[in-house]
Parts: sequence; C-alpha cells; structure tokens
Amino acid sequence: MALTTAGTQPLLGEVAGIPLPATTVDNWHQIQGFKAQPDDLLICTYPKSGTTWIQEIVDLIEHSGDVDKCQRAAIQHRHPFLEWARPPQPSGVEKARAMPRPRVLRTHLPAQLLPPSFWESNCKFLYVARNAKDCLVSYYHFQRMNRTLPDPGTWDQYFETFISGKVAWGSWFEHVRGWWELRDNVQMLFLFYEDIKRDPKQEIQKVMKFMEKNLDGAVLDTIVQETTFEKMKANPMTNRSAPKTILDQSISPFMRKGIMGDWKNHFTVAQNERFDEIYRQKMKGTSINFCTEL
Ligand SMILES: Nc1ncnc2c1ncn2[C@@H]1O[C@H](COP(=O)(O)OS(=O)(=O)O)[C@@H](OP(=O)(O)O)[C@H]1O
Repeated sequence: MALTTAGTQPLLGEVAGIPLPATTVDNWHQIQGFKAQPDDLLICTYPKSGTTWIQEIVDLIEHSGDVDKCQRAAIQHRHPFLEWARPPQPSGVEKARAMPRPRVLRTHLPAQLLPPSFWESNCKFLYVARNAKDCLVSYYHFQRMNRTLPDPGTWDQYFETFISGKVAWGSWFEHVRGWWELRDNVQMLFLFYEDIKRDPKQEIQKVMKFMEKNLDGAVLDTIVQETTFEKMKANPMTNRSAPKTILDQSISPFMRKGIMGDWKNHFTVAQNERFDEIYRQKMKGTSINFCTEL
C-alpha cells in the first residue's frame, strides 16, 4: 500500500503493517531469501540511532585501526544495507552476496522482518539504540533533507507521525523492544548511543571483545579519536555524501549535531508530557533502561 507519494511514485509501502521504502517492498522476495552466514556481523539500528558511527568504529576495529584502509570507500558503500534496492544499482543483497567473508552488513529492519536465515546462522548482531526523543528530532531533520522519504510536514505533524509509528521502519518502541527481547537468545551486543557518547573508550572495548579483536591501547586511542563527531563530520568518507536530489545537506546536514538531549530544543512541555506517557505505556514491562539525565 502506498502511504505517501512524490508525484506519482509512492515513497513508502508496507510489509506486515510496517512502513518501508517502496523500493524495499518491491524487492522483498530477494531480501527475505537472503542467506546469512555464521561469520556475518549484522549492525542493526532504528534509523538515526548512530548507525554511521558504529559502522566506522567496527570498520576501524576490523582493520586494526588502519585509518587509510577505512578511506577505501564512502561509509554507505562499505557495509551492504540489506534493504537497499534502487535499480539499476546492485541491491544491498546483491552487494552482500558478492562480498568476501567475513561480512559486516547493516539493516534498520525490525527483528520480526529480518530474513529468517539470520536466526538459523548463529551469526553476530550488534544493536545500537538511541533514546526515542533524540531519534525523533534527528529523524525529523533527516526527512526534511532526504528526498527519498516523505516530507515530514511541520514539527507538530511529524511528532504525531513518529509516535504513531507511521515512519519508515515503523515504531521506535516496537523496534527497540523487539531487538532488546531477543538479546539473550542470539549472539548480540546491545549498545546505547548515549553510552558511546559518554564513555567511547569503554564502549569501543566492548565492541572489540565482541569482534574477538585484541588491539593494543594505542590502537584503541586512535579509534576513539577518529570516531568523534567532529572528526567524522570533517571526513568525506564518513560524512554521508549523496547528490542533492537524494540528500540536500543545505537544508540540514547529515552530521547535524551529534549530541544528547537536543529534544529539549524541540519538544513543548505538553509534547514532552505526552511522549513520557506514551513511552510508559509502550515500554511497560521491559527491563530496558535509557539514560534519563540528558
Ligand atoms: N561520531 C558521532 N558522534 C555522535 N553522533 C554521531 C556521530 N556520527 C553520527 N552521529 C549522529 O547520528 C545521527 C545519524 O544516525 P544514523 O547514522 O543512524 O543515520 S541513518 O539512520 O543511517 O541515516 C545524527 O544525529 P543528529 O546529529 O542528532 O541528527 C548524526 O549526527
């Protein structure tokens, strides 16, 4: 079903009630048939949760802190995005199939829509969650500048769209809950954007351990320095570039602020109270604990 259109082209469709880019829906059969391998590492995130950040961290760890090797391609081309499908370019699935193993892959899919072979493969999952209010703010500005997603409308309109889960990749609440509840059943490292921000060294060490890479302190320091917001914004290989017809960075930069608590500059008092109430309802019974002193 088309949810929003640009001209005559629907931008979003749906799979099992979850809004997804229409191009992803069109390619759904290929995505669901994807064959995961036991040595795959899948980076999983809800949009705007720090995907690009963790990709650069993982890439630097994989290449033992060799900064030049991580300049080999723009970040969006290093780790195939499973649901990417924009013919005539190769799809994310096709890129992943053509890639040497072990592979690092990435997805925003909610757990219930992941190709089933991932659950049979015993591969590793690296999930990064970011607090919902900052995700909402970041996603709003992203939709303002991303021509492949629906126009977000006004801030107040987008607030409603986000809390009702009518954004691409669906509800933040269901996404985070869904992955959190699986964390003990599979090989998963579950990280928080806010923790990486507050103590990057400690969180990067967790990723190193998870990837079974034993790197010395100098390499760790390099990775911490290379993955600051300022460094990644200034690095053309991590500051996501794309034609203006896709990402118009004159409207809002991809590397926008990279901070915790920007929601305070956007939410009204009434919106904040309403959001907290919805959060309590939707996250009731889960043990997930987000940093609240933002
Ligand atoms: N190194 C580093 N440190 C802190 N924050 C960072 C970093 N790299 C990216 N970012 C911020 O992450 C937001 C983009 O999230 P994603 O990469 O998940 O976006 S996407 O879903 O892949 O489009 C977006 O957040 P906002 O600035 O709040 O919009 C980016 O600025």
